[in-house]
Amino acid sequence: MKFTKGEIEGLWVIEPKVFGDHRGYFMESFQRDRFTAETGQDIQFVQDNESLSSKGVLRGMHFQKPPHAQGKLVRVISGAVLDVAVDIRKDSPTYGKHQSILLSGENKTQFYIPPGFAHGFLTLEDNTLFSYKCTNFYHPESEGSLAWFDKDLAIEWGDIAPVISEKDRDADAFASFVSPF
Ligand SMILES: Cc1cn([C@H]2C[C@H](O)[C@@H](COP(=O)(O)OP(=O)(O)O[C@H]3O[C@H](C)C(=O)[C@H](O)[C@H]3O)O2)c(=O)[nH]c1=O
Repeated sequence: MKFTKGEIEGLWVIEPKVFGDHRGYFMESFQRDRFTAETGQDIQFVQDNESLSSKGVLRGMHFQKPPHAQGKLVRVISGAVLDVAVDIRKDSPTYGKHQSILLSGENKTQFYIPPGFAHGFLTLEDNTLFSYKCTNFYHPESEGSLAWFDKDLAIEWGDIAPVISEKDRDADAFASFVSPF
């Protein structure tokens, strides 16, 4: 399991060790002691989520406000996504900046996104199974979202007309956003 610091302070990219043999493969998808030792944080995950999406679905850019903010350890079990984390910590030197990363069933790469980031992804294949661990419970009243197409965030999704939820259609513009972090 290889841990690499992300492009923005607090983000981590994790590459699990995959044991392939004539039957298929085995890997430890999460190991608390390693995660704590490598990140230097004793992070407690309390909820696992899973979503299945066809190609061209965009879910994001979402976050929960403190005290219900969530850290997320995200991965793709099958299919592929362009995963994006936006720094919305108002005192951060990288406020408004983002990291994009390809996560897929093939590369098995994982992405840890701490509280203080808006998160979203665009699916690149049909039947993309997305799975993630959260450090806090779902609290819908605390949900916030930023517009995935916001010009100030300047996320390069490619030339897309994504399938999105009503909630994401009405997301906030970054220019008028007042960060709760
Ligand atoms: C997130 C969540 C949702 N729900 C229910 C609420 C709705 O009835 C239904 C679909 O929820 P939503 O449309 O918010 O799902 P996504 O658009 O995939 O939301 C997620 O998208 C991005 C990628 C994120 O990082 C967040 O984890 C989360 O906001 O599941 C629950 O019961 N528990 C939950 O934890």
